[in-house]
Amino acid sequence: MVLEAQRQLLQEIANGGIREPPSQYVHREEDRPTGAVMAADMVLPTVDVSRLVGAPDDHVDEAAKLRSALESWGLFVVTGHGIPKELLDGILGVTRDFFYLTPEEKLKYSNVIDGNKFQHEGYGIDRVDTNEQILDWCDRLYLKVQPEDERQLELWPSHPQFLTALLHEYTRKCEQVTKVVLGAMATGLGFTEEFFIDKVGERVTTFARFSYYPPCARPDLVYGVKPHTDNSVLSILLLDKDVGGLQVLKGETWVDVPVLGHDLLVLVGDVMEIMSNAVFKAPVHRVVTGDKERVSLVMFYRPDPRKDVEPAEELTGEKRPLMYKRLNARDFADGFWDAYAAAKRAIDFLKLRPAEHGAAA
Ligand SMILES: O=C(O)CCC(=O)C(=O)O
Ligand SMILES: [Fe+2]
Repeated sequence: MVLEAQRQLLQEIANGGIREPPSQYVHREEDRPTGAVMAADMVLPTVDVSRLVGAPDDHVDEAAKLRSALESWGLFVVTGHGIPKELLDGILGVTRDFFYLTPEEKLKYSNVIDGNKFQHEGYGIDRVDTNEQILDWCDRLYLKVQPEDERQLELWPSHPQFLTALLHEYTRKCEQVTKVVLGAMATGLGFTEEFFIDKVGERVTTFARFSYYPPCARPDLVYGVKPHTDNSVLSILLLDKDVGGLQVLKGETWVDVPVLGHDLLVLVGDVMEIMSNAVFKAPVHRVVTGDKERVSLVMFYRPDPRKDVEPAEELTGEKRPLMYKRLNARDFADGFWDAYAAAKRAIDFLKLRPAEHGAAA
């Protein structure tokens, strides 16, 4: 059985033009998105992917930049990715168009089966485990895009007309970017390009998350997405071209990610944090709302579920003790959602830090 709140579509609530968010969306005072936020226009690191596939000197140079970006921020803005603007505009356009459909039309792809069973894939809201859970100000469509033979195509919307074709194309382009980035993450650490690619395995799973954040009259009370790290090796984000809202935690300060036009954003996810034995740390990030609607599309790149997630031996030693325990990739991905619903970090929730390093990691 799902809880009543699981079937609640935010867009329907928000379309009514309510002034005060319902209590289920309102965070406790100490958890609200208040406090200083720094503008990041000048500071976010940038990596030019075209240089990573260019001349060897350029690769070495850019891979060093990438390493330093990931060590300090756990993320970077991606330029030179070669994905046509038309594809990027097109896919954000169909994202918006999908959420503009009637509820009846969207519910053909519902993530609640027969009105009572939750599945991750499909249209709706994130999993609701308790009546006390504070809900995010966001509806989403979540689809497995890779491996291609595991797509549940009955959940891929037939309207807007080009959504399926664009998603297919975008998936392939993102995979290329991911491989180049994973390769450079390895070479930047002195390994061969295949180092991380081999560890994630052959049948990597990629999920696409299309998010729609309705306008909110009280952005001081709610989150579009509450603070979290990602259930991924890497995530590739395509952000709304006009409306910001994503913020990342740098040290103690929340930093606004500016609108990025046709650039993408790569984030380190929990799985890479574990595999790299915390050389690369997954950045905590969140989405705040505002008076304008916002859309985004995130691709979450996950390991082959048959693989184990564990720190690379080569990154473990006297200077860098083992930071995390090993866990099967499927168990990690499943456990992640239990943690997510409880607003906890998966690494802590799943008790993956050996006791003696708990404080240091
Ligand atoms: O919408 C965004 O900017 C980011 C959303 C996000 O962090 C997520 O879906 O994991
Ligand atoms: Fe995220």
